[in-house]
Amino acid sequence: MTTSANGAFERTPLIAGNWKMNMDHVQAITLLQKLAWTLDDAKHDYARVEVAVFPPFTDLRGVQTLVAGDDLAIAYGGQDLSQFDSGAYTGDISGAFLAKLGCRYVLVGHSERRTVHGETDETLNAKVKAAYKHGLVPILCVGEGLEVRQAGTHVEHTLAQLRADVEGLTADQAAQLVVAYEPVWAIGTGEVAGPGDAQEMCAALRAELAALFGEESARATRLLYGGSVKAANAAAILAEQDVDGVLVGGASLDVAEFASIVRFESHAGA
Ligand SMILES: O=C[C@H](O)COP(=O)(O)O
Repeated sequence: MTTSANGAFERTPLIAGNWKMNMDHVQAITLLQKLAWTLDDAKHDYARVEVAVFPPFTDLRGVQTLVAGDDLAIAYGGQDLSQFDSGAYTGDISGAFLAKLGCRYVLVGHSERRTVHGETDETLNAKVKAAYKHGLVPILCVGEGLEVRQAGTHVEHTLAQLRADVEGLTADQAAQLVVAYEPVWAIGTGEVAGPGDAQEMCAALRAELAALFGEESARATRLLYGGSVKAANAAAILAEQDVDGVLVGGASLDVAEFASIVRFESHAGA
């Protein structure tokens, strides 16, 4: 992530907290209120570093009410969406419903959706398109498992996921897209890819996006790293040129820890 001479970032960093299947609708309100208070106390500038949370679906109505009622600058989104608009799809959630709840973002293709729910690249491509159709910005998650990493084919593997999942997008859509590189072996394990690993993959993803959609579009696309991000390692990862933010799982449930990640500039180089 680079800054210009006036100190502004080339791309606005995004610090995203994926709560996964944690926090019921009552706990969600407490967590979000504490986060907002903590960031307010620290005089956080949301225009400089964007903050988003991804609560379970059942929490979203409460989150919407709190954000609107207290005029919070924290964005929020769903952890998944259906590739369909409406109909006989028991258990699924339409992007239209998320948009109506004020969601700005939606996660697509998190590794837990790919592995636990067997979501294929074909389905994920349809979900990415459904997100745009309903005015949501998809945060497309890509990344390799341990065996692929050990075989040394992680870059090809991850770029193949990207190509399949963004097929058919316009250059404008690709410019708005957020891609999160999440090596599966680093998720919830305490194993964190080094800043160099995150940069290697994010640079490769940006080059691939440039080849697919043109340089101008690829310069605008925000690329995140996810996998065991904590306050202690966030600043070094975020200092990398092509890393524009982080997707945080476990540490996003701890207000002090997550707020400290959001405030990464205050302890950069520490
Ligand atoms: O969506 C978040 C990622 O799965 C990372 O989770 P983690 O920070 O608990 O490793």
